[in-house]
Amino acid sequence: MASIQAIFQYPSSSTTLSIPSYISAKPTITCLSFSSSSFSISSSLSSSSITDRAEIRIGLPSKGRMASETLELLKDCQLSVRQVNPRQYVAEIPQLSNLEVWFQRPKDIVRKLLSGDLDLGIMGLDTLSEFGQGDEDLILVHDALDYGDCHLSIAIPKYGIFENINSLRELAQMPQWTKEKPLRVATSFNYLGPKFMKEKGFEHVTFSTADGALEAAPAMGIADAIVDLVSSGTTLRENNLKEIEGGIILESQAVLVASKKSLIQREGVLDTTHEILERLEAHLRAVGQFTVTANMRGGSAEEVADRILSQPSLSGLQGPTVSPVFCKRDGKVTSDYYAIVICVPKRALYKSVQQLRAIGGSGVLISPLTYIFDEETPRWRDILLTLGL
Ligand SMILES: Nc1ncnc2c1ncn2[C@@H]1O[C@H](COP(=O)(O)OP(=O)(O)OP(=O)(O)O)[C@@H](O)[C@H]1O
Ligand SMILES: O=P(O)(O)OC[C@H]1O[C@H](OP(=O)(O)OP(=O)(O)O)[C@H](O)[C@@H]1O
Ligand SMILES: [Mg+2]
Repeated sequence: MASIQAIFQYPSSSTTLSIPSYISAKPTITCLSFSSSSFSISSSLSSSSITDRAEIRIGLPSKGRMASETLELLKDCQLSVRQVNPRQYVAEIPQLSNLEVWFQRPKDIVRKLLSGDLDLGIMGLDTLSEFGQGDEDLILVHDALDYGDCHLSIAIPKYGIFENINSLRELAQMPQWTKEKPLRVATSFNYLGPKFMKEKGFEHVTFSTADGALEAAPAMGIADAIVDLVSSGTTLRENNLKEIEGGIILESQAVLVASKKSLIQREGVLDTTHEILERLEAHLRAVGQFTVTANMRGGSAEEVADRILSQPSLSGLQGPTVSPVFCKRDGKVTSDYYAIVICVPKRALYKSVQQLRAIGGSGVLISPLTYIFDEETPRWRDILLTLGL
């Protein structure tokens, strides 16, 4: 089967750093397009004219560690993706009419947002930053979807000449790096890696590229350092590599991105994006919280509220809800008890229960929260501002 491989090459004439001038420039991604009788090469994917289609398209990771968690998150937001067959690359979200789901590799989602073939997409911030290269057409709709956590970092061997090197500054100051013998860095982050090293003042650096198992490069003698993603740190440890102070290039997690052109020009994209954002925020806000209900004896609702608010872990999202519990005594309707409802962060649950008991709470019930819809989200206001709407 034919395969197309991308090769990134730095100017071959120079061995010394050689951070190419295009690093800070706009991406120029070469695109091969085929028809039955010919193929042509267009110089850039970021032409991004709004193509003539009626459907809105969202790109989701087709495989790898982001794929299943993306589907789970959407399901938790009542936006289940209906996929007839796992090998089929197009699907739908019945809750959102006129939306097509396209399964793609994360980097291709970024490319297709830039080319106008997708309107929305989910990927890691690392992939967005590497392949989007700061393009203004890419609007970060939600920057913290709470999965896919990792960071992009420089790592060096624990042994040999690096044994006592523990910071980026020390690495940069090593006398070993010269014009003739620069620091050799292996990475698949061919944009972010060189950009970072340039910003940090490294003078003598060269980069080589590889797509996987980068951690082997130093031991094989191919590179002195690597720039790669780290989450648990196991792969680095198992390969005798270490991170160094100041060496983190980017903290990453899953994000939702939209094309600015689509938001402005394609009918329905703005509304669909707003709905997806609202559902995501409502779910993600709720994930960390429990609803706590309890009964409490008291003279009045105010007096009970006062007691609750005197406890630091019981103030809830917007203060407690306190409602009288009515009963009939001697033919008269009275309320000696009050039902209280508060939301508490999961991590503060046990402390909250203790504090409730301390002020006379009984019959404490805990239930998970599904959604918290607040007022219009700051994220949405920021997007409208960016779009000038
Ligand atoms: N330990 C990790 N290593 C790599 N990526 C991680 C890690 N933890 C979270 N991620 C996130 O997962 C994303 C996708 O990683 P994954 O390796 O599954 O796919 P890929 O790199 O696009 O595919 P492939 O490895 O086949 O080229 C990364 O861009 C990153 O945002
Ligand atoms: O800190 P850790 O939890 O050990 O994870 C980091 C490793 O995971 C990723 O590789 P991946 O599994 O995607 O394999 P690949 O190199 O073939 O992409 C990444 O490139 C690191 O090698
Ligand atoms: Mg990978």
